Amino acid sequence: MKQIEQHACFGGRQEVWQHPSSSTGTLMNVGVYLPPQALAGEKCPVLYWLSGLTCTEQNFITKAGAQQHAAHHGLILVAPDTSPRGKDVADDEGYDLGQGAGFYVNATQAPWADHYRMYDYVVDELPALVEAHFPASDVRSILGHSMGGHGALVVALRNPERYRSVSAFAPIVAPSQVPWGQKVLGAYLGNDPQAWKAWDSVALVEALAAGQHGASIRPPILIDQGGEDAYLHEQLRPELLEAACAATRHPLELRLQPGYDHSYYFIASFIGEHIAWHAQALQEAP
Ligand SMILES: N[C@@H](CCC(=O)N[C@@H](CS)C(=O)NCC(=O)O)C(=O)O
Repeated sequence: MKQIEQHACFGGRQEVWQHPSSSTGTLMNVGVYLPPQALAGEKCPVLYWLSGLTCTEQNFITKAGAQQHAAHHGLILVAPDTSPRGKDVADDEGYDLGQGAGFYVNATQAPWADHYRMYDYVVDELPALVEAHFPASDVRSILGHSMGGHGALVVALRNPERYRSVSAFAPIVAPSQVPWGQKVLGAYLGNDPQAWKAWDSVALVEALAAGQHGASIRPPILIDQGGEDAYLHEQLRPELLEAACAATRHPLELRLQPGYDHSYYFIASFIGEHIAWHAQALQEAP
């Protein structure tokens, strides 16, 4: 692990680290915010943030204004890059495929399968690294934005025993049914839509209710969606998740926020409420 940035922030420290990843076979950057409680030697719970299309680890740490809330609640914030990167890593001209658009899946198709293993990275490698190198407990929650909202939902729904709570801003909830998802899942996983189901939150909520993962825990979901988001009706379609959760009685709070768009101004407006909501789940006795 090599530290590449360090800034005092709200009594804690915003850091950026770079490390070789065994999941992606590349160097990965990750933002880590240590609250004052962690600097004082306390083991703190960890909230993982997954960013959207075109983002690196920088967007969230510089634009969301999350650090003050993490400092208040004593949470570590971990925000990784959104894909493997490098001149030897496959890429595409489109902003919505390849570098900056890992979609938090494990790719099975050439030329992507060599490095695009962001699911393994986020679920296994990153928590192990964080819990070994920082004053972090193994109590975790996860949230994200857009493609990262999709990632957070998929990760929590597939591993309900590993995350206390999951929330999202403007998530892609049904990639199998929208253009962004169909393009990318087709490329990373091949053209059989059956293979996409394990990466689709609507399908996963239904599978969880049918007991297909052998898990009885159903992580509560909080979603904020801007009413003026340009991607709302074509790519995000939160009503599909709302219907799946209603049909299966999965706990979901979906809040439509009139006037807000898809940007980090929207995220900054509600990040404090999301962090407070996660803090409650993270600080409950197990
Ligand atoms: N049309 C946009 C799509 C990308 C986009 O809206 N990305 C969102 C996540 S899906 C984002 O967070 N962008 C970076 C930022 O606002 O800092 C582009 O070409 O850049």
